[in-house]
Amino acid sequence: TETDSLLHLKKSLTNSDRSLSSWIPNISPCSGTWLGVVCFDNTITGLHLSDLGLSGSIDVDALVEIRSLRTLSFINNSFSGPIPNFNKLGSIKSLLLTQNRFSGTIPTDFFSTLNSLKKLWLSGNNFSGEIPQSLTQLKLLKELHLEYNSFSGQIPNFNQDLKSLDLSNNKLQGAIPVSLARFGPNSFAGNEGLCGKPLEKTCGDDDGSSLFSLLSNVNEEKYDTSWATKVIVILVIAVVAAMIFLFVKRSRRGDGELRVVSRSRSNSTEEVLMVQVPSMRGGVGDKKKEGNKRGDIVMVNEERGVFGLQDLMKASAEVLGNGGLGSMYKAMMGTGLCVVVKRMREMNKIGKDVFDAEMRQFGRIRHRNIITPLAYHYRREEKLFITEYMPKGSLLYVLHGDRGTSHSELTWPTRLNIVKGIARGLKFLYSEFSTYDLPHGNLKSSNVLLTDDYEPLLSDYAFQPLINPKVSVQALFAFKSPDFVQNQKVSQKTDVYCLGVIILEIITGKFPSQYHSNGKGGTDVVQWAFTAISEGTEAELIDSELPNDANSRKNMLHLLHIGACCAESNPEQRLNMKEAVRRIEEVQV
Ligand SMILES: Nc1ncnc2c1ncn2[C@@H]1O[C@H](COP(=O)(O)OP(=O)(O)OP(=O)(O)O)[C@@H](O)[C@H]1O
Repeated sequence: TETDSLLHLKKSLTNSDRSLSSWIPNISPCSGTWLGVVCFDNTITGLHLSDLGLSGSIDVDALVEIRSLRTLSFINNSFSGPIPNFNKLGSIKSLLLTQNRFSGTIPTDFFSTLNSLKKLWLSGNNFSGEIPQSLTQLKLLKELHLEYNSFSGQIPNFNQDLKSLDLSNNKLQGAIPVSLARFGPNSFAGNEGLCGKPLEKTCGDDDGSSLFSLLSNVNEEKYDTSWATKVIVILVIAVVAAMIFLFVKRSRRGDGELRVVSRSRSNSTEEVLMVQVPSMRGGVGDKKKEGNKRGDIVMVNEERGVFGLQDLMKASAEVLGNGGLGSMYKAMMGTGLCVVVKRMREMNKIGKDVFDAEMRQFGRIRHRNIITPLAYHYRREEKLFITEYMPKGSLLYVLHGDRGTSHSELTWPTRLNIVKGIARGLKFLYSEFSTYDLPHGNLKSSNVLLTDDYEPLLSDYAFQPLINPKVSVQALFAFKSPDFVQNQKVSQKTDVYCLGVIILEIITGKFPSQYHSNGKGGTDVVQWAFTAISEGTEAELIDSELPNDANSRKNMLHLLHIGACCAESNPEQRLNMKEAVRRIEEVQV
């Protein structure tokens, strides 16, 4: 029973006999006499065990049995050691551990099971290591308080609608993600290595925010994560020492190659790890020697100028996001050219020749609605993909972001033009990559960039053959379609489904739940459209920010119907791309 569970919990705590003397068998925990037990309708919904001098190892398994538990507070007690396995409490909404002595790193996927979490307070402990990436996946998270700990590394990109954020007084470094600049400076104060808005300190070359140091930091963490890795490093240290010797000899000969040697962050041992960052050989001066390769950068499109790896690594950079395919960095080079660098995850099975051929094909694309990459960098363990930076950002950001000027500029004619541009871009991809199952494969609003005059540019297209299949399934939006979820198949019609979702997103102004892996959060725009169409109420779906005149409304409904025909869950009943594009072109303003 729940009484037993609470008594088990009490047993696991030290000092509980004094503090929790009111917790006794034979009296119901919801009788009102049990200290700190909060009930609603005779079921336990919260445990507020603050300021009780408790310590010990919290019996989380006992708490798992209390299925209605939503709030757990152990504020201002004396708990220590690593974070208990609270991630077994899948329904918890508030987890408040402020002012204890918890310590150690929190595994990066720790929070991935806590999809209901709204409030997380870990302040005033001694947690260290990176802020767990899984926090960025919690769609309902509203309050995040991590102040007064020893969290280090970069701040991940929190895209959810956080209401309150405090990361002050940690050891965080690098550029503050643009999406968090709306929080005041107090949220970030006391982290010497942080720069960028809203702090006064701008990100420059030497403050840890160059692309070079951002990439090195990630590498350092990668090599620093597991004990097993450290053992392997120690075992190969003799070999590495020999290599370092050779390397130093070469460097002295003046070939300009540069590597970072960094110290691991483990408490006791201080192994020296080789952190491989891209070679910076081959800057501006190497043009003749390297042809268009400029060191390790291969230019595939020189329309915006030519740059080398050195120019890129010295650029001041900030993190833009961390999508399924890899991390995204904005980098401003000394020449004034601003680019986006995508550090591709898990492409390792691709040989250089195949990768090169594909990139060169991308580089030859010239279409008003397709972004053409500028360059790439290829090594077995590192692939960078470089495109021009588009200041307006993605359709996702403009539609659902800060709802500022850009959003109000999304008038009906602009939205229709965006849909038509997307359709034209797709038509082009279907001829350019006509043999591919998925000529795009990852069509969603974050992969539609907007030019200054709102012309859409498709990005992240035709990647499927380049990435390893396991990652494709997790990362490409096409694999979240009913085609794959129900029948484990994708085809050219799968891109049509993705087009349908984006049309419905543009017309309704709602964030599609389809974009979330667990379907939670956002609006199921497909189901909503089908239900409304069957009930004849589809006019109610149209974004309230769009105009109300009868003629425009008629045309909006026309487009909404096309979106629904594209989003049919059965590919047999779905439009094919040619027909979808033809019908979209017919829609009038
Ligand atoms: N060329 C660019 N110019 C400006 N902003 C960009 C550019 N490319 C991407 N972005 C911005 O960076 C954000 C993160 O991009 P990223 O591709 O990592 O996210 P994603 O689309 O969610 O992930 P993925 O494509 O890996 O599935 C995008 O939402 C977009 O706002």
